[in-house]
Amino acid sequence: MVTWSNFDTLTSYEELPKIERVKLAEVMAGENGADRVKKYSIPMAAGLTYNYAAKQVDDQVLEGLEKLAKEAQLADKFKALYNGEVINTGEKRLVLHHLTRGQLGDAVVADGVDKRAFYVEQQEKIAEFANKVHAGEITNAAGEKFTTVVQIGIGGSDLGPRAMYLALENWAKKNGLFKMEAKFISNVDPDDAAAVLNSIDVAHSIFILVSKSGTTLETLTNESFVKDALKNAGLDASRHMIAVTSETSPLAKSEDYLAAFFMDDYIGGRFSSTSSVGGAVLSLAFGPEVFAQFLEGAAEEDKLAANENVLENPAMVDALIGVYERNVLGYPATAVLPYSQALSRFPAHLQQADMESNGKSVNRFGEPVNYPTGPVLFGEPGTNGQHSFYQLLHQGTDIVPLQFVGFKNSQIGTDVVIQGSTSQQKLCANAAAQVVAFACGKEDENLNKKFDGGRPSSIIIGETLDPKALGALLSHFENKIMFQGFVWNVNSFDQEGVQLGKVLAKKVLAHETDGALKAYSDLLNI
Ligand SMILES: O=P(O)(O)OC[C@H]1O[C@H](O)[C@H](O)[C@@H](O)[C@@H]1O
Repeated sequence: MVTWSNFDTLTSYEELPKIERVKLAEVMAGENGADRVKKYSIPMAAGLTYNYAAKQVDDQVLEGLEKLAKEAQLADKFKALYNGEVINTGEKRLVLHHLTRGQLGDAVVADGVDKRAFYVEQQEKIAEFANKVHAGEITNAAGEKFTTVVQIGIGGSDLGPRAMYLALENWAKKNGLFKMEAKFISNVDPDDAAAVLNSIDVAHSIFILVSKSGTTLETLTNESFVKDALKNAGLDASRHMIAVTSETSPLAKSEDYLAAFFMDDYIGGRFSSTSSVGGAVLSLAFGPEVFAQFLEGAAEEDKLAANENVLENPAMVDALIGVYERNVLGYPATAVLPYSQALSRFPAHLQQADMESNGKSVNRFGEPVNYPTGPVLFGEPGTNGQHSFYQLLHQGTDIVPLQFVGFKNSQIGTDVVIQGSTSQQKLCANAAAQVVAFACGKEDENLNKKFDGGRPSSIIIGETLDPKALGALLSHFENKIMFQGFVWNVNSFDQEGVQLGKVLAKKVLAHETDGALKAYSDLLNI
């Protein structure tokens, strides 16, 4: 049995601030720094490595964090989660996204259904459908092949799948596995749908309507937008649209779609990339085998997250260090900095995954908590970010812990040697340089040119960003978020904070406003 207690009631939490703080600039200097780089490293799945040498930890801090992990029962709570306990207390739901990619524990039967079997069945149905589309067995009314797939969805029904698609697009092209171009419509801004529709040949496009609830205003609006465009082009919308939704949603029974694939309420939108939500678009774009490899990478990483030996569990160590930074060192934010252009939307996906999960002020029982929870998360790929916001990261008044990601090889492989190095080497050189620059800093008599250092970072390093590595990377961050939620004793799996704005927007549209809401409505000419 696990016990859910507030973080500040734990003895191990009380003890943490008493541990001497690690002076990063000192410990990372010279050969000691080199030793740390070797020592503070944990193997991940798919050839990835999590290195936390440049974090403000030493063996003493780690020991304190290990105690915290044990006292907060992180491994047992994960076990309870994957064995089907009602972990999402706010919505009284199980949390089963791990089951979309593997079975870590017991069979989970809910609503009379074996859930692993259900997810596998959906994946198989998608694979069959995608193969038929690729083979020209499912075509448009004129019997011509579909060449483009457009996903219509928002939040979790957009960010993860879009980030994953972009992450693998060039890899798939390079490896002869690119089947269909994918586009995404998410925003209710009419310019989003209009611009995407203007950029494609609708007659040869298949649209995936993705909404777990089947009630999201933006998505339903964009569905009508697209249906209108299909109609105007003289096409039968039902031959161009498929749906991904939950079986209980209003969309599930509709005749308007060529096919429908399902997820369920036990998979949060932001954790749905490995369900049919990501499965449909990724299988159509790259083929079902690529999607299966992506799932395999995530499943392997999930196994590592289930390891009870804290220091061998990369997601748990990452989570614990994040808690130490937030609650002991007092850092308010964290930045995700992938040195990989393919991961351009990965930080945006993690923004939702992390901030919607752990941006909470009440615990899992709805009582206020007295300690900071989830940090603000942002990020951009390097080296672009270096020429943008790194100034604040290096010399600003706040310390922002950083999460670098880098790969030894590029995806496409085309490169050029300029001044004795390839572009890929320049990219990686910058990643290494930044970790050390942030940690060690630089003395200068001119304070404007002085770098204090002491700015912590970790780095995940891989060979090449391929489907397995991507799955492992995704799982790592999902599990990190989950463990942090466990420590903070919040429910990471609901998102009540998004509701109020929706309710007020409805009032504005119904002209039921007064006061400030009316004034702003008038300003915006609604
Ligand atoms: O998939 P849907 O039900 O359309 O939901 C789409 C998104 O909208 C909601 O407002 C939530 O904030 C997100 O967690 C969710 O992913």
